[in-house]
Amino acid sequence: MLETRSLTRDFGQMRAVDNVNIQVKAGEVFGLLGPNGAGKSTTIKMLTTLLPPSSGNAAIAGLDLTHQSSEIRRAIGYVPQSLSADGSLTGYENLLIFSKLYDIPRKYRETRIRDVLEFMGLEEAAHRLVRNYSGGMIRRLEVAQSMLHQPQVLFLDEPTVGLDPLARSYVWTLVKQLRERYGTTIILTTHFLEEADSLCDRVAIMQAGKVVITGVPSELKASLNRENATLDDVFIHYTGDQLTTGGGDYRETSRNRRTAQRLG
Ligand SMILES: Nc1ncnc2c1ncn2[C@@H]1O[C@H](COP(=O)(O)OP(=O)(O)OP(=O)(O)O)[C@@H](O)[C@H]1O
Repeated sequence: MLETRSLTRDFGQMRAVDNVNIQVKAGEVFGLLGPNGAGKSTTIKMLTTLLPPSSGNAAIAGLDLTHQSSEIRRAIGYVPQSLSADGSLTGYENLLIFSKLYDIPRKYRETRIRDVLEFMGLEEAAHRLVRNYSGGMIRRLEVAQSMLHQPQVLFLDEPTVGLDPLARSYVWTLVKQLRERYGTTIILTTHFLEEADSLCDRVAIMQAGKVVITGVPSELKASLNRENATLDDVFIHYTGDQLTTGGGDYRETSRNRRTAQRLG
C-alpha cells in the first residue's frame, strides 16, 4: 500500500529525512517512532504531498508521489499535529466544509457526515461550537474530517499529543476500529511507546533522519534478549541517550507545547 524509495528531504544544509525506505502493507497500522527532530513529521508531510522530497520517491495506493500527487490526495486522509478544525463553527459545519473540499457528491454528504459522527461518538455534540469541545473531542472530529472520503491510507501525526490518558485511550480504540471496520491502512507518529506497542503491527524507529530499525514490536523486544523488555528499551537501545544528542530545538518545543495547550 505504501513504499518509499530513498526518500530524502533537506532544509538548507540540514538533512531532515535521509534515504528512508519503508514498506507498509494494506490494512496495517504502522508507527513511525523517534525522538524530537528525528524526521517523522517531515516524512509524513512528504507522503501527504505537502512537501516535495529533495530526492527519492514513494508509491501510495499504487500511485506515484512525484507524478500523481493530486490522485494521491484523493486516496489519503491526514490529521496534522496542528489544529485542522475551525473553533468558530460546529462539528457538523466543519464536516460539511471538508465534504465539499473532498468533492463528495451532494447526495452522499449527509449520510457520510452522519456515519463519521456516529463512528467517532460525536452525534450529540455535532451542533455545538468546536471551541467548546474537549481536546479529545477535537481530535475525534479531526479524524472524522480526514475519513469522510473513505481514504485507503490515513496519516495521523501525533494523534494523542496533549490528551489526558482517558481521551488518549479512546482515540487509540477508534484507530483500531477504523482499521477493523474499513480496512484502512494507518500510518501514525507517536511518543507514547506503550500505546504504539499495543496498537501498531509494525514500527520504524527514526533517528537523525534515518530509519534505524523496522519490525514487529514483539520481535524487536525479543531481540534485546532481556527479560520483560519494553518498546522503551528498544527505543533507547537504537536511539541512544537523547540527553546527549539534543532532542528537539526551540521551534519544535514551542510547536509541541502549542499543540498540547490547545488540546489540553
Ligand atoms: N520547515 C523547516 N525548516 C527548517 N527545518 C525544518 C523544517 N521542518 C523541520 N525542520 C527540521 O527538520 C528536522 C526534523 O523535523 P521533524 O519535525 O520532521 O521531526 P519529528 O521527528 O517530527 O519531531 P517531533 O517529534 O518533535 O514532531 C528537525 O531538525 C527540524 O528542526
